[in-house]
Parts: sequence; C-alpha cells; structure tokens
Amino acid sequence: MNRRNRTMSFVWVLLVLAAHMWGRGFGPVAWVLLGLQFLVYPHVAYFVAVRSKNQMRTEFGNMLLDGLMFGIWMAALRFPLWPSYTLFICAAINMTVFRGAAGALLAAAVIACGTLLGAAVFGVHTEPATGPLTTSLSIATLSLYLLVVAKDAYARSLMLFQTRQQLRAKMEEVLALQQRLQEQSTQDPLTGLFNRRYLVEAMERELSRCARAGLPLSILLVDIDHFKRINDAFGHQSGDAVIVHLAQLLRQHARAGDVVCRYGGEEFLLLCPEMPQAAALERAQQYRTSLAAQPLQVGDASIPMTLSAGVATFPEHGDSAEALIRSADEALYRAKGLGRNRVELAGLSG
Ligand SMILES: Nc1nc2c(ncn2[C@@H]2O[C@H](COP(=O)(O)OP(=O)(O)OP(=O)(O)O)[C@@H](O)[C@H]2O)c(=O)[nH]1
Repeated sequence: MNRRNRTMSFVWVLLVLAAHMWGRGFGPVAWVLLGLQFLVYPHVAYFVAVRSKNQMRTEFGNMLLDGLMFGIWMAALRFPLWPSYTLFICAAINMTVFRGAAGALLAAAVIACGTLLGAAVFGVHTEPATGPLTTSLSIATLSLYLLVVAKDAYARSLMLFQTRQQLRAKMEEVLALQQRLQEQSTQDPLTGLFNRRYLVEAMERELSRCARAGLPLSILLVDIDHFKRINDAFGHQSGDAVIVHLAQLLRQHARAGDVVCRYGGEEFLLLCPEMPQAAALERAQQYRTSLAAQPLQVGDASIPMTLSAGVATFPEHGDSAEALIRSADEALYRAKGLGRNRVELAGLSG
C-alpha cells in the first residue's frame, strides 16, 4: 500500500475509534496511544520500509504488525462490532492485495493473536454495541477504503495495459528488425536478389528434394558480356543500372519456385528446381534475346548489352551443388570463348 493511502486509512480508522472511545471514560494514556498508533506509527513503518534492503519483506512485516495491533485494540475496546469489523477487514484487504487468499488467512491469524494478547492484558470483555456516529463513521471509512483500493486496482490495470501495449510495439519493432537483418543477410543490396550465402543453402535443400523425388534441377549461370567496357564507357553508376536491369529481367521470367541470385559482380545464378535441360536451355535463350533486344536507356545514353550463359542440369551434369556449378561455369567459359552472346550446355559429367 502506498504511503498516502496508508496514512489516510489510519486517520479514518482513528476517527472511528475516537468516536467510539469518546465519552466512555478512557484516560489520557489511551488517547496518547491512539494518536501514536494511528498518526505516528504509519510514518515510522513507512520510513523503516523504505530504508530496508528488502522493502517488500519489511512492508509485509509491517502489515503483520498492523494486524497484531488491530487485534489488541479490538480487545482493549471490548470488541465493538463496527470498529472491530473495520479494523479486521482493512487489515485483511491490505494483506490480500499483497499475498492473495493466503494474505487474508494470515491477517485473520495475526488479528486473532492480537486479540488474545489484548485479552491477556485487558481481560476478556465484550461490548459490541456502537453509537450511531461510530457506526456511520465505520461505514464511511469502509466505503472510502474500498473505493481507494478499487481506484488503485484500476490505475494498476491501466498501467499494465499500457505496458503491454508498449511491449507489443517493441516486440513488433524487434521482429521487423529481425526480418530486416534476415533479409540483409540473404539479399544482395543492389538488386534485392538472393545472395550467394542464401543460394548455397537453397541449392543443397532443392537438390536433395529433387533427388528424393527423382526430378531434374537446372542451374543457369549468366554473365554480362564485356561489362568492364560498359563501366569504362558509361561510368560505374550506369554499370550498376545495367546490373539492376538484368536482375529485373531475370526475376520477371522466373517461376515461383526458382531462386534468382546475384552470384558475383555481374554474374547471376538461377536455380530452377524440377526444370529439365531443354526447358533450362530455352529459358537461357529467352533471357539472352530479351536482354540483347532492349538496350538500357540511362539519361541520353543507350547502353547495348548482351549476356552469355552456361546451363547445367542434375543429374546429367553433376549430383552435387559444387559439381553442378563447376559444370555451368565451364559451359559459361565456353560461351565466352565462342564469342559471347550465347548459351552453352555443360558437358556430360563423369
Ligand atoms: N558497376 C559495377 N561494376 C562492377 C560491379 N561488380 C564488379 N564490377 C566490375 O565488373 C567488371 C567485370 O569485368 P571482367 O571480369 O573483366 O569481365 P567482363 O568485362 O564482363 O568481360 P567478360 O565477362 O569476359 O565478357 C570489373 O571491371 C568489375 O570492377 C558492380 O557491382 N558494379
């Protein structure tokens, strides 16, 4: 319980007990004790708690002490019904907020101990009747107390809700960041195509899948012809634009299951699961003719370009990623040697 609520509730209870004690012949010692208990003690308990190393434990100890002393007051005042009930329920609610149902039972236990202690000191007397002022004050105190507890519960659930919202927003941020990092680790920043690291994983996976299913798998190794000349003639930026242009073309004609990746500077690799050799050759030719037919317009310059490609198919040209890439690379090298702007099929392996 916070300091303000604790201090206030003790003042209300003080009023209830004072109303009951008034006119019943209690001497100055009883009034001083009442003041010490309900006006001074809450502040002392608070300071002890905030200075303690384990604040929660000390605060719990304070609550047990509250209950014990409330029991003594009940016995000392001869168990007046409304004030006793007010003391009991306030202590029980406090400890329930703190420890749940077990807290309520503990409150009942310490209050019982307090009443026994009080009875031992002051004797066992019961005078349950209370005057109308005490009764009204008790009802008002209880009502106020319950309203304060309800208001605190509302503030806490609101805070919990806001914390959850913030946590959710943070989680979304973290997930988006994670996804971006994941993309960055598998994507080529210039073209947005997959990078070589992703290809290695995808190729192993698709090769074993196709091998298990007895299906073919083709790869196309594509390289822009005389790219150095394009860079030299039109500048590095135009060279980049050419790379992006070819990347778009490759992606545009790829099927859903194909993996298009930037394999090196101006070199691309298409992984085409379930694609037989003839279809792969046809696809490579399609890329070659499309690129040659569309010179890229960069500013005023029209950049003509062609590509060479090497095609290799599993299982004819290799049964591992490494062997297939080697075969496609040899075919590409042959295409370059034979004058470029052409597609070559890998030689049979073994
Ligand atoms: N603009 C640009 N140039 C790049 C990039 N990556 C590599 N290059 C350049 O690409 C050129 C590749 O040149 P080469 O390997 O000699 O090949 P080529 O000129 O295409 O000749 P062939 O492949 O034999 O037809 C080099 O000059 C690299 O600097 C890039 O991301 N952007």
